[in-house]
Amino acid sequence: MDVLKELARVLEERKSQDPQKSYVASLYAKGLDAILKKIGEEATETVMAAKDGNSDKIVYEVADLWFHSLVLLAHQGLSPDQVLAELQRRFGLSGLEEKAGRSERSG
Ligand SMILES: N=c1c2ncn([C@@H]3O[C@H](COP(=O)(O)OP(=O)(O)OP(=O)(O)O)[C@@H](O)[C@H]3O)c2ncn1[C@@H]1O[C@H](COP(=O)(O)O)[C@@H](O)[C@H]1O
Repeated sequence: MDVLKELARVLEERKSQDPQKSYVASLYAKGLDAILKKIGEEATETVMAAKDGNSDKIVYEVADLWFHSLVLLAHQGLSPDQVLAELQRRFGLSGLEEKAGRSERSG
């Protein structure tokens, strides 16, 4: 998806930015533990939003969670394309299983 690619490009650029001027650069400067702490917080906030049944808040918190996960990927030298490829691979596999199930049932 284009927004993931664009965001990944910006996150890469922020590696050479002043931490005083960029939230992402400030997270990189604080290091891995700070990024992981944000992911933990956003995951907890997502759970709370879902338990409250608040749809708008769920979307908002999942966006925060995805965003901080993208920061983690960039920090680790990984790209969202690699995650999308993994999901695609699983989708392909489950597609094959579904097809196999269908042909067994019809055969
Ligand atoms: N998508 C986001 C984005 N989503 C969430 N956030 C920040 O993530 C933080 C979320 O943390 P919390 O909800 O805990 O809020 P908080 O209490 O203010 O955060 P803390 O002070 O506790 O860290 C907030 O500071 C938000 O501003 C984001 N910051 C940046 N982006 C994107 O990243 C790009 C680069 O950002 P900069 O590095 O700031 O230029 C931007 O152009 C945006 O597209």
